[in-house]
Amino acid sequence: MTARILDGKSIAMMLEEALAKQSAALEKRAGRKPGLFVVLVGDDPASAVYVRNKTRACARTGVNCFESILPASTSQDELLGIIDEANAREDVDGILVQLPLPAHICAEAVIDRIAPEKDVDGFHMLSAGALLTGQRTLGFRPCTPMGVMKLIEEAGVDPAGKNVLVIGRSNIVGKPLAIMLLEKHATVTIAHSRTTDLKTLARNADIIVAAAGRIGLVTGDMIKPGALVIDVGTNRKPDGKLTGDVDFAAALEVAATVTPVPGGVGPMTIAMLMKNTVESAERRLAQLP
Ligand SMILES: Nc1nc(=O)c2c([nH]1)NC[C@@H]1CN(c3ccc(C(=O)N[C@@H](CCC(=O)O)C(=O)O)cc3)C=[N+]21
Repeated sequence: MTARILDGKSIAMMLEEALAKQSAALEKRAGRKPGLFVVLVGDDPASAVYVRNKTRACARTGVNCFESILPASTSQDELLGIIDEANAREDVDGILVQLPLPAHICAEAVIDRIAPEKDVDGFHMLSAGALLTGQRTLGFRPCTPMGVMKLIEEAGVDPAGKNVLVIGRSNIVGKPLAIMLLEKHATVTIAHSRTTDLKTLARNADIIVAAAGRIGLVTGDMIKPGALVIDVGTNRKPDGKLTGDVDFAAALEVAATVTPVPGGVGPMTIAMLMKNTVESAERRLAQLP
């Protein structure tokens, strides 16, 4: 048996086509395009690649992209000042500060300085609280978990009553994803580095979401036959190639559906960032006097 490979790239491109129409219609009404302000501090090569991918996605969806590329020596106060300016700009609907930040900057302080109505990454405390309490009109949901939920839907799997194993407990992926799955009535287990028997938990799961950042974490013998396996891992191999947390070839033999890396969750994350940005522009336009 060989599993279906879920093509995140083409699903993301379809979403972006619809978003391009929505942002063009918005531009007609508002007299301006939706705007995304991207801040990159320092010269992490991986971050530079992601920022470039976001810039291209803005072009595809008719979103204005404003970039602020700052040296690694930028102080926290300088960065907070730049956030304040972006918060005040009428033409900026979304603000994204690329993570990780240099060690001398407190990421929480910077993220929580973003005006919650422009927090298209969904990392602000207010967005986290809105998600936890099931509030859909305040804040934004984080883009990677949104992309994972869309992939599960596209796989034709309803999470209700299913055993879902989320491996990883970050504020950006594992924790918010668990809340979204719970909202869809899944029975959710969150595994992490101190979990004692990952294999037993995994073999019991109808859906596995691997978001731990460890190459080869999910092996074929851990997968329940017929399961859906979503790979959130973005690990660099020594040869520079991107790879996930799942042994992809082995998963193809056991699972019903598997997402690839690259071409799975990554492009969906970017499409969801564009969705949040257009949504923010819609909300802000609706609130004009
Ligand atoms: N404030 C902030 N928001 C983020 O959303 C954020 C961040 N910081 N820091 C880093 C992570 C990582 N991330 C990815 C986005 C797209 C791909 C992506 O498009 N990947 C392509 C391939 C990219 C390549 O080839 O390198 C794929 O999987 O097909 C990957 C990873 C967003 N992040």
